[in-house]
Amino acid sequence: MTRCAVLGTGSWGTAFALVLADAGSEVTMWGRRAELTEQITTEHRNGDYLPDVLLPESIWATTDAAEAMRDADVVVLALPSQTIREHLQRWADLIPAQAAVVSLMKGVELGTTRRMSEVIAEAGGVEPRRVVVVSGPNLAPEIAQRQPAASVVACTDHDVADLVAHACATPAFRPYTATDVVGTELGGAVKNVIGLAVGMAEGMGLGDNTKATIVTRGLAETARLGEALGADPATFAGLAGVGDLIATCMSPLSRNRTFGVQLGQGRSVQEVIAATRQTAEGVKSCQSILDLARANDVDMPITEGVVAVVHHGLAPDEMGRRLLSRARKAEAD
Ligand SMILES: NC(=O)C1=CN([C@@H]2O[C@H](COP(=O)(O)OP(=O)(O)OC[C@H]3O[C@@H](n4cnc5c(N)ncnc54)[C@H](O)[C@@H]3O)[C@@H](O)[C@H]2O)C=CC1
Ligand SMILES: O=C(CO)COP(=O)(O)O
Repeated sequence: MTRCAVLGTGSWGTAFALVLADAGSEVTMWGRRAELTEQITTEHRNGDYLPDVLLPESIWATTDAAEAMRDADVVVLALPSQTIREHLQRWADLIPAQAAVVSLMKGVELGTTRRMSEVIAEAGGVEPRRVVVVSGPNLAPEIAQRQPAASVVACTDHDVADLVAHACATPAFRPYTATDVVGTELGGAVKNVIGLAVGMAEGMGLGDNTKATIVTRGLAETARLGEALGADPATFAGLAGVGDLIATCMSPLSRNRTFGVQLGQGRSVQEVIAATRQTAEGVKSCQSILDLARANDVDMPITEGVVAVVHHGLAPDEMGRRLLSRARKAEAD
């Protein structure tokens, strides 16, 4: 039996813990708040993030990270991206030497422009061949209801990817292995930014042509960045690319899209942040993704527009005007 530690008791950490338990893995969760870890252990519920879901009884949770990670074969990180470095600096010595370390996170670090797998290797002292990325169209509430879905489990070492895929394969959740960590990770991070832009269009009352255009051109700029960073272009045609982009940009369950809808309806960023309890990674990562693009001389106009709205107060309709008034060019350029 694979022993898994899931660090983070938010929506996706909890839903993924359920998947691991359904797959027959032994699961311990770590969370910051004792009331919540106790509720998970004794009531088999996470009232804060997935209140309607009954969790498998085998899952238990603790506030003690050392206890959660003891003898783990797989350590899963499910925290907001911008917090992960500080945690890993404290946890580096607690991660078992041979464990696979899985990132569920879809963000890029502000300041360093590091992808999460890079932060894990750097701050957690984990060999890159043991760092795994799980990413795909996986809206947590649907996964927790055991609706059929699939995802990509990427690691440079195929055997390590296979170990993690085995630990999370259930009749409802189908993991596909891959070795393109860079592409898998970028697909997940950039789709949040494109989801914000699609949400803005929705909030402004715009229709499906506009949204399909943002999705398609969003995929084009994601793939351009991926190519510059050495990703396999085929990854962006897969579950971690277009698959996740579609789920996020279509679904009212997406926090990033919902955040964008509220901006499109005229609320300020501060108002939306104040009303949002859950993580909308694109709000912070749009800046780090744009920084990464600029450092690699990659044009990402939609990401640039989202940064202008979210961080510099540009009105969403002005963002639309700016995008449409750019110099004409060939679609493939
Ligand atoms: N919710 C979803 O459907 C999916 C989310 N993801 C990604 O998974 C990652 C985690 O997201 P969710 O679980 O959805 O977020 P969430 O907002 O539901 O939960 C975040 C968790 O982190 C905790 N947290 C917040 N700040 C913290 C800090 N400074 N230190 C320690 N813990 C802190 C919160 O208390 C909560 O338990 C994100 O990168 C997200 O993009 C990926 C796929 C699906
Ligand atoms: O990553 C997700 C689905 O795959 C969840 O998207 P949000 O973070 O926008 O809710």
